[in-house]
Amino acid sequence: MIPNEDQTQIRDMARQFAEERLKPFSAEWDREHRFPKEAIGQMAELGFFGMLVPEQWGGCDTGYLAYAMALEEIAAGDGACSTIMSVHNSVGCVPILKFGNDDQRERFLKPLASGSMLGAFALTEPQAGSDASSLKTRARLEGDHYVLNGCKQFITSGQNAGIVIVFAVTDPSAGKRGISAFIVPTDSPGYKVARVEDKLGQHASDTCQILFEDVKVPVANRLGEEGEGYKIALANLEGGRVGIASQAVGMARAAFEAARDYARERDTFGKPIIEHQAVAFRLADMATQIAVARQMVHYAAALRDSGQPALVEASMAKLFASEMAEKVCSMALQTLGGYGYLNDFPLERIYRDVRVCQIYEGTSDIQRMVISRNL
Ligand SMILES: CC(C)(COP(=O)(O)OP(=O)(O)OC[C@H]1O[C@@H](n2cnc3c(N)ncnc32)[C@H](O)[C@@H]1OP(=O)(O)O)[C@@H](O)C(=O)NCCC(=O)NCCSC(=O)CCS(=O)O
Repeated sequence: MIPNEDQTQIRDMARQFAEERLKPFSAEWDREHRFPKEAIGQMAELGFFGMLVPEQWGGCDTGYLAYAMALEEIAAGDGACSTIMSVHNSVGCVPILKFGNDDQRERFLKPLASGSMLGAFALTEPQAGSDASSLKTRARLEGDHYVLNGCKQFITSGQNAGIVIVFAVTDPSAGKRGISAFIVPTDSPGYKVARVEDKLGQHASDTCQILFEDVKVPVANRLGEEGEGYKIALANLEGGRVGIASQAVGMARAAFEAARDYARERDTFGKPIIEHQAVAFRLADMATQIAVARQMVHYAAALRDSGQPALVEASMAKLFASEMAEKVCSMALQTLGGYGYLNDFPLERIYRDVRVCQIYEGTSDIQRMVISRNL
């Protein structure tokens, strides 16, 4: 895919922002497990939180390709910021845009698109991850509102979001068609962050276990019709997977660039290590793998922009990019030898941050399942 001038400009703006406002602070946020509030505010001002939302609803409507390109840059600056951005745009805003009504778009999408409020997506439960239709969270209709009870697991921004899109069972006898989606403000009584998970990487992005204890949700906050929830979840995960794949490419690129720059500086046996064929060839392989993954991501993004189905292409892009990224980060770390293992250099952090791309929004094996069903 060859990006046009507008898309290239957006990428360049994201690249400059990431170099200046993310990269220099990333190690500190990681060390202190600190949510990057200021950087998120700056990203909002630049329009990075409404990229898939039309101007009518407060967004800048750049389309998926520009979004994927910007997300790669943000991820190259800081993995955690790219996760917050990806979840917010792909599975926070888009479900309301596509399945919400104008009242919901006015009340929720506008603040989300401006970035004054973050969005989150709560499908996964402690006992329902890959097997996403086996949800236990219940939503009981009582007059003009539903009462939600249950537990959600691995929810990005669960502590910092203003609203969460929650999937819950409204009709236990109807299986997949008994699941409905709700927009739940996080200041609703009974919304509780039970745990902020301590994890391998992405320390600046909160990953939460959320409890819903008799949370009253007005019928006006139901997204789509009763029973449409599972379809809404899967349809939006398709776009989410383009976002995660873009992140993986961005983190792999950051690791590659750190390794390349080190290889130019570091001398062994009387010359820079980049002049040793073993290192040069390894860097060539890394650059090639990244370029292939990027093309897959851009193709899936362009399909979405043209309104065509991208189910398989999004799964292929996520599968390939996330597995490629771990390998590239490992090769990059190896290039620095012992220094790659120290936290004086960014490689060990990027290596930790990138691992989850093979897990969240559908594991690698879930992507293989989606692809193999469509062979
Ligand atoms: C493993 C699965 C792919 C299995 O899916 P199912 O077999 O249970 O689903 P289907 O019967 O195929 O589909 C159900 C229904 O939805 C429609 N559908 C499916 N995909 C799409 C799509 N891309 N666009 C539109 N519609 C779609 C399909 O046609 C069916 O409709 P009908 O019934 O025919 O009318 C699936 O379970 C799966 O993907 N599992 C992984 C779940 C996952 O990724 N979880 C992570 C969630 S992320 C989270 O919760 C928080 C983390 S974060 O902060 O990001």
